[in-house]
Amino acid sequence: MKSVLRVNGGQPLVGEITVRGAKNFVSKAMVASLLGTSPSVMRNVPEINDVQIVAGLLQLHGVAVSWDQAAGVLSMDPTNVDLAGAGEIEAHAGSSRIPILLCGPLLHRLGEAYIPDLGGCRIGDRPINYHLDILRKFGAEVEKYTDRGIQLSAPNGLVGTKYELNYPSVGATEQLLLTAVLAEGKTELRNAAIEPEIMDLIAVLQKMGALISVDTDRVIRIEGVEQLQGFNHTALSDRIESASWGAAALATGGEVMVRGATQPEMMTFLNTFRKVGGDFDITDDGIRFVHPGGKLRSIVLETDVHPGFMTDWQQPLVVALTQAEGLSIVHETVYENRFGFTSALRKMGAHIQVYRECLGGTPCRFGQRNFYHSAAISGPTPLTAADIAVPDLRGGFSHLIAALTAQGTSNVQGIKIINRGYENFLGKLEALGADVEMVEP
Ligand SMILES: CC(=O)N[C@H]1[C@@H](OP(=O)(O)OP(=O)(O)OC[C@H]2O[C@@H](n3ccc(=O)[nH]c3=O)[C@H](O)[C@@H]2O)O[C@H](CO)[C@@H](O)[C@@H]1O
Ligand SMILES: C=C(OP(=O)(O)O)C(=O)O
Repeated sequence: MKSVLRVNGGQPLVGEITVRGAKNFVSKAMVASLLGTSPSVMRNVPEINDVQIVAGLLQLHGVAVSWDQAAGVLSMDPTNVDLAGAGEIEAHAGSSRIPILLCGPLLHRLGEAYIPDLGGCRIGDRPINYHLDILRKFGAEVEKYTDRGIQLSAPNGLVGTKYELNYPSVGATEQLLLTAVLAEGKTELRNAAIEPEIMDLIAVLQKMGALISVDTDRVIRIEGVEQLQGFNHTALSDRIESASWGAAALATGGEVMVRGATQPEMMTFLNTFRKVGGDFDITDDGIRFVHPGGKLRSIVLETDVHPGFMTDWQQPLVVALTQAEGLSIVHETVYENRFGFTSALRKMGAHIQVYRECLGGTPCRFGQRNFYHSAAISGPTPLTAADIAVPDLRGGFSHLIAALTAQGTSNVQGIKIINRGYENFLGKLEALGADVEMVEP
């Protein structure tokens, strides 16, 4: 089987591609469809594996799903929601992080829930203590917790609560929203995450009939309602995929028009892109990312929750920073272990050193805990081709960018992982003039 991507690098990426709905929104809105008493329709849905995985999970629970992949239209009818068999659930163990978000909706609909053990990128420990804490505060009980799955029940229903997150976790905020909207009474969340994908999920829930207010200082208030209907919604664009193509344009010295990319959700990325020396042009159709020629500049960067520089942009941008003049510092404050991908870049000639200290200014949660969560990148360094293996979704895309930047022929293994979040990335690479080919291992 042809499972290795052969990349003949050293050519700038030039051309146009289209980005559709956000992986980190579409999958959550699919879960929200479980809360409705009537069918939901979502548009601008990308053809990525995570959507396939969540569609499979919904179908296991009796949701009738139909997906016109070319049109990007996904219809979900939750009229006959039912419990799935344990064996079928466990077969999904390790597939994605979304199953934990099924808990609230399934507990509302069925009084019990069984979800598979979670997957997702291994970029840190990724505990689910906030999720379980929140569910318990609503009145749920954890019946069984094994390495195959988690079983919960809500014998007395779910009742609104007050909760304050220690850290503004995206998933935990979504957990609370998806549980509170149908819980009895009011819920208040403090220190909530306010990522654009969460705002779009709130928009979906409002369309369904929920009462949610987003107040200042990361406070979200929800008044539970008795019933929700289906929704009709067009997903917001994938700002991580757009930024990844922008970083690829910069690293390879090219010019990529990303149709569908939107400015408001990308302002922080665009500021950084400009500081590094990249140029961009924003139109009604998308954003054109340009390497304007000349030298790129080194920067000091910290990842953070929204509206900060998002952690998922970090890995692709680091490849571009290997081509910048001087010493760049990147402090990863969201995940404790998100620099594993840099070992392949070092193999290709990049000068990257990782540190346990909080470089760059703000002390973070990981400073005293021995995690290599800061990186110093000195450049510019020409990259040379190598045989590399994809470690995770964004790290994998970064490896691709590095292989495209490098002189010579690289062989990239494990590229299937990239399909989890990048729609038709091989087709897009070819459209941008990349010399790539799937070959036997
Ligand atoms: C499917 C999806 O949307 N994934 C995104 C989501 O992941 P996800 O929702 O998993 O990320 P979180 O925002 O929850 O994680 C942020 C931090 O909180 C910690 N934490 C989280 C939950 C918990 O119960 N306990 C705990 O300690 C995590 O270990 C991490 O250090 O937001 C991340 C931050 O923008 C993105 O990188 C991921 O792409
Ligand atoms: C970390 C990511 O995703 P997930 O939470 O699905 O692992 C990502 O999209 O970069």
